[in-house]
Amino acid sequence: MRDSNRTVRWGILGTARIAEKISVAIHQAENAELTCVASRNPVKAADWAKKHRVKRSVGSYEALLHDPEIDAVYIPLPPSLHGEWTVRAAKAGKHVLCEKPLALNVNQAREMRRVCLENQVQLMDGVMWYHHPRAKQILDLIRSDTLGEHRRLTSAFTFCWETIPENDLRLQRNLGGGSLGDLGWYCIGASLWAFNELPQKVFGTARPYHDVDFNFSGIMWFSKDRIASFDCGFDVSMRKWFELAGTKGSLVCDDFARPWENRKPQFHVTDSYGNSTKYETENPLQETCMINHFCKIIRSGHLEQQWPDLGINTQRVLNALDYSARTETVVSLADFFPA
Ligand SMILES: NC(=O)C1=CN([C@@H]2O[C@H](COP(=O)(O)OP(=O)(O)OC[C@H]3O[C@@H](n4cnc5c(N)ncnc54)[C@H](OP(=O)(O)O)[C@@H]3O)[C@@H](O)[C@H]2O)C=CC1
Ligand SMILES: O=C1CO[C@H](CO)[C@@H](O)[C@@H]1O
Repeated sequence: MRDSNRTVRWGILGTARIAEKISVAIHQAENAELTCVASRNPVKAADWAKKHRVKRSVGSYEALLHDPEIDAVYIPLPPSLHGEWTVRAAKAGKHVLCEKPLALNVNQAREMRRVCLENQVQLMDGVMWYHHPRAKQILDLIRSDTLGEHRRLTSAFTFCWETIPENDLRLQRNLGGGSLGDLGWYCIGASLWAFNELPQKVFGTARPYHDVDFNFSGIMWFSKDRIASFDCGFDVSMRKWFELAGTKGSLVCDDFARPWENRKPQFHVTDSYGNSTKYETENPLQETCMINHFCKIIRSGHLEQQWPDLGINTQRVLNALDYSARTETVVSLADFFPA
């Protein structure tokens, strides 16, 4: 039933670290309720529910999907489980906000989209910055003529572990780990978002750690002489920026993936003569912006296909880059993953 004010009831699958931030966002969001958390361990689920003010808890993910009160689930499980639990949630009639990387491969991501559409539920990946008001401000500017013709998008998302956490999912290939999926997902997504199309070909190179990539550098060739390049990894200090350079000027956002906490979100545009303009935006929690947006979609009754489409395109480019790094070849998107 469509009702512009109705409360959207959320369930969370797994007591992941990132779920703590999302629990805060659901509590902050308009007309949203954090109804249930599920863990493989019922005691862990109950403790987590108490700590994060969740109405109830259950000792299995399946049990949460049977809860008729739940409208939407947030899936912050290891990437290897995203496909299975998205499909099961969609078949149970739940809208799905699934963490990135969306899937392990393009076919799996496409199947997730297909089942969600068939069951008329929204699918979206958990990239928060797209929903922050700054993203709209940047997009308006780059769709205007301010930067001239776009030429280069350069981005980075890195952080540095002091001690390598051997058990972290990011370092487990069987859980879908690796820096490209964990951090490169944001850089690829930003490139597709800004250029509004898929690259024609890509090249990637990685430094392996056991059987995952510890860092990754990629280059993507787009139409109209546009190139995007990025680096990501677990061995360089925190960087989360992009620059979009055009014939008339360049735009730099030095914290696109998650705003620095010690100042207002901002970005700069500099022209060829060194004149720089600083743009500042309001500062809501980007997690809350994403939850509010997702709830609005549910209340409206109109699914937004642009989100699963962006997720699948990001997955296509990611898998092509990964293949390129493994084979040391330039990979054409059309040959590798026909649309
Ligand atoms: N959008 C963003 O800003 C961020 C996104 N992420 C993404 O969120 C997801 C989770 O990351 P993170 O919070 O670091 O994950 P954690 O390792 O903290 O948590 C993952 C959870 O998954 C559940 N789980 C189920 N099966 C397994 C398994 N075989 N091994 C390990 N855990 C399992 C566990 O819950 P339980 O034991 O309760 O069942 C566990 O708590 C990833 O996809 C990651 O990329 C992460 C950080 C930020
Ligand atoms: O998605 C993510 C956002 O940022 C983190 C780093 O701070 C990542 O490790 C994480 O998986």
